Amino acid sequence: EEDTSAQYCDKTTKSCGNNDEVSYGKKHIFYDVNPPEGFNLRRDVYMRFAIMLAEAQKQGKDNWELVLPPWYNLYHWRSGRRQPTPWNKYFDIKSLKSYSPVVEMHEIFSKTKKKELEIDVLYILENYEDPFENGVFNEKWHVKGECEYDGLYWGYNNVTAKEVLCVQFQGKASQLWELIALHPHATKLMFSHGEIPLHDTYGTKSYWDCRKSMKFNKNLIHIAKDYIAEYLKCKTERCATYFSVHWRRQDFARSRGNQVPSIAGTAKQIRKALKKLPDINKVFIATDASMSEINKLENALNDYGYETHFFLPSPSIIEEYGDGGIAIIDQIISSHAAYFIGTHESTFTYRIQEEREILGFDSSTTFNRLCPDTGHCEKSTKWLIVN
Ligand SMILES: C[C@@H]1O[C@H](OP(=O)(O)OP(=O)(O)OC[C@H]2O[C@@H](n3cnc4c(=O)[nH]c(N)nc43)[C@H](O)[C@@H]2O)[C@@H](O)[C@H](O)[C@@H]1O
Repeated sequence: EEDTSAQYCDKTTKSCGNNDEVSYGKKHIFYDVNPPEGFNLRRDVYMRFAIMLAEAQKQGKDNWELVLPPWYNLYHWRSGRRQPTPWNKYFDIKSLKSYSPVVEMHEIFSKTKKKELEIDVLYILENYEDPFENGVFNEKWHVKGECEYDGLYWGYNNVTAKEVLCVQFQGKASQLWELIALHPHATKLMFSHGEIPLHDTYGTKSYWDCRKSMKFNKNLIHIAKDYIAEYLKCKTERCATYFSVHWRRQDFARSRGNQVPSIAGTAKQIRKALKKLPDINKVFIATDASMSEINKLENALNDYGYETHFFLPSPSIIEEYGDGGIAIIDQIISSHAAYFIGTHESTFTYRIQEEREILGFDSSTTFNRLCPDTGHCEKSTKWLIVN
């Protein structure tokens, strides 16, 4: 007898079922990232996977979706939210979906109506001990065999894996399809250490198309724009009223002391750059510095006669968005400034530079860096937009 509530029937076995997983009909790729990696490197890892899926879709692989790995337990995020956080807290999911077939983790649970998730195959990626065997970097992979996963499944305790394989891997993200092909019947595959596969092509049109789709959550944009209008007196996309700096401290100041300037050195460099912009006297500082460092820099800049601004979140913003949201607000405010100086080799700075490329600023106002007090200072690499 036909079950009318069933969502699909099978002709051969003459059985009908409510297996939502089958009716949903998609195959899913999950990934996680090495726990100590920060937010802005993770955004880059996302792009490698999103481009991999978008390119495959163009070639007819249209039943695959990338599951957005919830944000959980990030090393640098100590205040606010502690639960696994979905991507819509920080990004505009509709915009991400316009570029690549992505879904939130909670969508998987709601669409399949399951309380538990079992991954068919989990590949734990590892680097080769010597990436340059005989002096050459070849793309390659090697399945070492079964092993144990000691990760956190993004903070969920209802996720497990049927089969866990350790795989040495070096090369581009698209090469992961070769691993996926080893298990043609698997519908849920996961890659642990998603930071190991590289971009297929860095800085190309696909890269920028994907990057442009990474729009922020609208509420965060509103908060940043209200702040810019109120304190930095600008209501346009490319502001002429203020100067911005990404002043990375914390672990950078501790372990890269010879690459980052002292507080007095930072103030001097800001003054030097501002001398060339006589119409601007407002400075916005995005930073992870401690309050005492912030006060010292503010005093030094005030002594030079500049009006100095820092975004200080209200407790309700901290509660709602946590450190990740505040970091994004700082990035948005920095992106719209007439002129920007960043921190050398910080992915936080790189993402601001990309945003400014998208906004159409002249690159001379973007690819500038704070130099160490020694004055020894390589120029910033310019990653210009490709439309
Ligand atoms: C040394 C390396 O540094 C890498 O950091 P790097 O590229 O700067 O870039 P992120 O990984 O984004 O920086 C780490 C975190 O520090 C906070 N942070 C840094 N700068 C700011 C800022 O201006 N404003 C606010 N609100 N928060 C900031 C923020 O929580 C961010 O997610 C790390 O990803 C690596 O794991 C490693 O630690």
